[in-house]
Parts: sequence; C-alpha cells; structure tokens
Amino acid sequence: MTMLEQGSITIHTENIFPIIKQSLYSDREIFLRELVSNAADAIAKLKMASFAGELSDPPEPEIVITLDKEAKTLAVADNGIGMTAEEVKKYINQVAFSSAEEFIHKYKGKEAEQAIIGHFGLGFYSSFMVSRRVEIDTLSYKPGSTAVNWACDGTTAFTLSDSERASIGTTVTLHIAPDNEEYLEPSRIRELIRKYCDFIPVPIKLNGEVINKQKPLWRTSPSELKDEDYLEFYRYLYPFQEDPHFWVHINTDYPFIVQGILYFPKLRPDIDPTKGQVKLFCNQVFVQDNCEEVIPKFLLPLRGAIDSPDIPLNVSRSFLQNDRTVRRIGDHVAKKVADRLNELYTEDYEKYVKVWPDISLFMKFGAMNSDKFFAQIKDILIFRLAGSPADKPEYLTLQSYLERTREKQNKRVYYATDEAAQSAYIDLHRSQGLEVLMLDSWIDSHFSSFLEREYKEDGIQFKRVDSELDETLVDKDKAAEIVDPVSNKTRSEKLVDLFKQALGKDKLQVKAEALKSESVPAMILLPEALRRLQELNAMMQQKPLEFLEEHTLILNTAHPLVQNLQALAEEGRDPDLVTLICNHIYDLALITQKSFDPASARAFVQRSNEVLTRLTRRQ
Ligand SMILES: Nc1ncnc2c1ncn2[C@@H]1O[C@H](COP(=O)(O)OP(=O)(O)OP(=O)(O)O)[C@@H](O)[C@H]1O
Repeated sequence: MTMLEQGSITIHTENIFPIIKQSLYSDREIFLRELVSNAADAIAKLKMASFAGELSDPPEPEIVITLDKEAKTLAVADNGIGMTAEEVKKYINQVAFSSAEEFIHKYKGKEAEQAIIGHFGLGFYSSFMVSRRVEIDTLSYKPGSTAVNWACDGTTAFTLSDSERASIGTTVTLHIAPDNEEYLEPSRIRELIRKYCDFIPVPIKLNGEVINKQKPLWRTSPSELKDEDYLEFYRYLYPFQEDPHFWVHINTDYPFIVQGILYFPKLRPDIDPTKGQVKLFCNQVFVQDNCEEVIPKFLLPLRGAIDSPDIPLNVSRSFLQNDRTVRRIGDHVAKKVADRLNELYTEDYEKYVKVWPDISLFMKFGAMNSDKFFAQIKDILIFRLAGSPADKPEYLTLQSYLERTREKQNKRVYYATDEAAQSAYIDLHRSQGLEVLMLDSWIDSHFSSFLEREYKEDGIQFKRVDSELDETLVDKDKAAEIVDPVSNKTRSEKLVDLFKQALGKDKLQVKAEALKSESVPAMILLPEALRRLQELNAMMQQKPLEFLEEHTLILNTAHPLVQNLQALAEEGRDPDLVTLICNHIYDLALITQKSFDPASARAFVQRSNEVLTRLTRRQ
C-alpha cells in the first residue's frame, strides 16, 4: 500500500477524545446507531443519484456488519454513495471532527448526559468511544474515483492511502479498545440493532442473516392496515403484554412531519401515569424512550412510537422544551389522541364505556395537565352512577348529570368514594331522587377540585354524600320541635343532650333530624372542606389519613330505635342501658367511616355482647 498522505486534523481543543469518552461513558453504545445511520444515508444518497440518472443499475442496498473476535474488529460496510479522497478530507477530517469539537465546547463543564438527547450530533466521531483505531475504506460512485483508506488512532493525526476496496460504498472498521469487547459479541450487536436500527429501511446483515425488521408500521398508510397489523406490531414492540384497547395512527406531513402509532394499553388503576413507554424515533432511528420534552407528559402512559425528522435532536433538553416546533408537535399528537377518543365516544359508546376504567386515569391526568387537552375531552369525561349494576354500569357526563337533576340538586354534584361503606348515604340520596356519582380512584379527589375550579363560574360544587344533609333529605318533624313547658326544651334538644352526655366527646356535634328514610338510626357527617384539607395534608406528609375529629352525629328521629331509646330514657328505669345504647348507635354510624383501632374494636365487641345479654335476660 502506498501512503498517499499524512496529515493532522485541525482542531482547537487538544485531547478532546478523553473528554468525549468520559462524558458519554454510559452511552457508548450509540456509536453503532451513528455508523448504521450514516451507512443508510449513504445508501439513500446513491438511490437519489441513480434516480437522477447519474448511475445505472445500482446494487441491492444492504449494510453488512462483520465481527472478528481474533482481530478484535467490528466493521460496518454499506454499498452506498462512497467518498472520494477529497470528500473524506472534507467530511471526516473537517465536518465530523469540527462537529465533535463544537459538541465539546458547547457541553464542557455541563452534565453532558443531560445536555443532549441521545447524543445526536456526535456522528461518526462517536466510534472513538469504543475504538483504539478507526479505519475507513471507501470508493465513490463518481466515475474515475479510486478507493481510499483513512485511518486514525484517536489522536489528531490521520493517514490517507490507497485502499483495496473494489466495489462502490464504504466500510468503517473499528479496532475495538480493550475494555469494549462486548461489541465483538454477536448477541450484543443484535440487541443494539434491534434497539436503535430495527426500523431502518435497509437490510442489516450479521453473519449472513438480516437482523432488523425494516418496515415501521407507521410509515404505511392507515388505509392499507388492518386491526391485526396494528396488534401484531404492538406485540412486536411490547412482547408478553396484553393486547391494547385501541390505537391512533398519526400521519401528518404539514406543517411538520410527524408519524407514529400510539396505543392505549390496558392500564391497571394503580399504574403510575408519569412513567413513560412511548418511543421517540427520528427518521426511523430510535432516539429514546419517554422523551418528555417532546411528548406531553400526560401522554406517556400510552405506548407506541412517534417519528419526526423535524425534532432538533442535537440540542440541549431545555432548548428542546422551549422550541416552538417541538411544542406544536406535542400539541398535535395530543390533539390526535383527543380526536380518537371523541371518535370512539360518538361511534362506539359501548366500547368507550367498557374501556373507561382503563383510560379514565389517563384522561383525568391529561385534563389536569393541559388546558388544551381538557377542552378537547371535557364533554366525554364520564362518571359511573352509584347503584348502577356492576355488570352493566351506567355512566353520565357532568353535563348530563346536572341537566337530569337540575331542579333538585341545584348545581351540586353528590358523589361517593366507596360504594359499600357509604351505601346508607347513597341509598338515602337515591330514595329522594338525588343521583350520586362514583369518584373512587385516587386521582378523583384532585380531579373533583380541579373541575370545581374549571366550572367556578357555573358554581358547580362537589359534595360527598356524607358531607352534609340536603334539605330534601329531611322532614320537618313538627312534633320534635314542640317545647316541653317543664324543661323548656324541644324533644330534639333533649335527644341531643342525652347523646352528648352519654358520649362525652367535646368536638363532636350532635344533631337530631327526621330523615326521610328509616334505614339507619344515625349517621356521621364530615364537612367537605375540612375533609379535603385533611386528605391533602395526609397526602403531602405521606401519613395515613386520620379520622376527622370535627364530625357531626346525625340522629334520625324517624327511626324506631331512636324513638324507643328516647322513651326508655324518659322512663328513667335503666340509665346504664341508655348510655350503652347511645354509644352503640354512635359506633354503628362510625363503623362505615373508619376502621377501629384495637381498643375501640374490643370495646365495640364487648358492648355488643352486653347489649345482647341484656336483651335476652328474663325479667
Ligand atoms: N458510510 C458513509 N458513506 C458515505 N459518507 C459518509 C459515511 N459516513 C459518513 N459519511 C460522511 O461524513 C459526514 C460526517 O458524518 P457524521 O456522522 O460525523 O455527521 P453527519 O452524519 O453529517 O451528522 P450526524 O451523524 O450528526 O447526524 C457525513 O455527513 C457524510 O457526508
């Protein structure tokens, strides 16, 4: 081989290699993505040249990776456009090196891993992260070109000489550095190709076998695809997972290009909606998972892929976050998702209702995170009606709830958080024609406050069924209000006194009301605002929720037990039994609201036995 030229790369930072090696240590593997993308670009360029008539009979495109464990080399060969000696000097010595230098200047001193997404922009240069020496053998498609060999051992010196390469294209050979021998393992290379280059539309071969899928489904026109194609693609991306509910195919090319498929997976209600699963691609090359700067955070529980060449990737994250095009792409993707949800709601309501438990968390989270998204989906947010059968639940939108109950409920939205525990309250409301909505997921306490703020002007208020008694739920019990001339007190007041004395709790409020239902002798009310505040505090301090001391005991004067008890008290025969029963009625009301601590549970059981013993005693 005759040496053509020896030279020195003009860069202004000495020893930039160690800096880059150091700062990108954890992500060295991206070198392969860079080399394969360059190879694919070179193949695309050759195709363009042949379209333009510059070359007849272009070869069948392919990228071949060759591993040689003995020689410790990894070679990436393409049959693309190739480079002339002049082009090598220009593109490799100048472009590649100066962009690496620029990278170092930009990010020196900063946390480089934080600085750029997927380290785009480093290009060919990233090969030095894993190599002690890099060689390029290339032959340009241009008529009359000769093949050249470029070699560099990671200093600023390079050599340029003749090459034996006979066919058009480029081979980049990495002489792998000692602690990087993992990149000589076929399994590791397969893994990396699958991760980064699976959808590059050129066959990538290793040991004679094609190891990439090539066809990204999102590039196919939606009209050509069947449900089974989407499902198969999902199973490929997320193996061993349940099939998704539905999906949205995004295929936009103006004013920016963004393509992709987002799937709505079967979400468990306890899933953390901030953990992302959406893969970001740029021209079919994988960039990263969970790209929060590009895909709005609330869309992250979805799965699938978004591909856009219009996202500037060789910039810092904060730049990306503030970039207008990126924001518009994010908004656009969110709008497509909202459109798909609206379409499902209007065209297949039955399915919408069926998947609602799985998508509701995502939608509520999205509504609270983005005003735009909220505006797009607010009319399709639905709430299950308490009391509707579990196998055929009935749902209402907020609007339809309010319209249906306009006269009776006066913009109040009654809700329950636990259908079983609050059943007495729910039944009381329903028996008087007041509908109750279920808000029973962890996000709902925030979500109801959010809706109150959003609908502030309409004066909509959310009231849990146990927060106060609507006047439609109580009868005006005239008899109870007659003043007894001896004590100067009404019957209600006397009943309240009786309980206050028997229970001896200062903070407890006691009220006597004639409820329009005889189902329970007493119930506990928790003031809405205080209860919410307490829930918030418990959440912020990550403490278990304590039972609110400032609660009210409502005694139902329409219930025979309360009436009998009052008569018994007036007889004055057995004041102990009266006290016992007062405590028992209170505990029975409490039991649906909180779990007892061991001491109260023991007292409750003891008292129950005592009451039963007395009842069965022969006079
Ligand atoms: N396999 C190849 N065949 C032909 N030309 C190549 C090949 N690899 C690199 N080049 C040339 O070298 C240039 C520099 O490559 P490098 O990977 O550093 O940067 P880039 O591809 O331009 O940008 P980036 O990789 O950062 O997106 C390329 O633009 C291309 O002209």
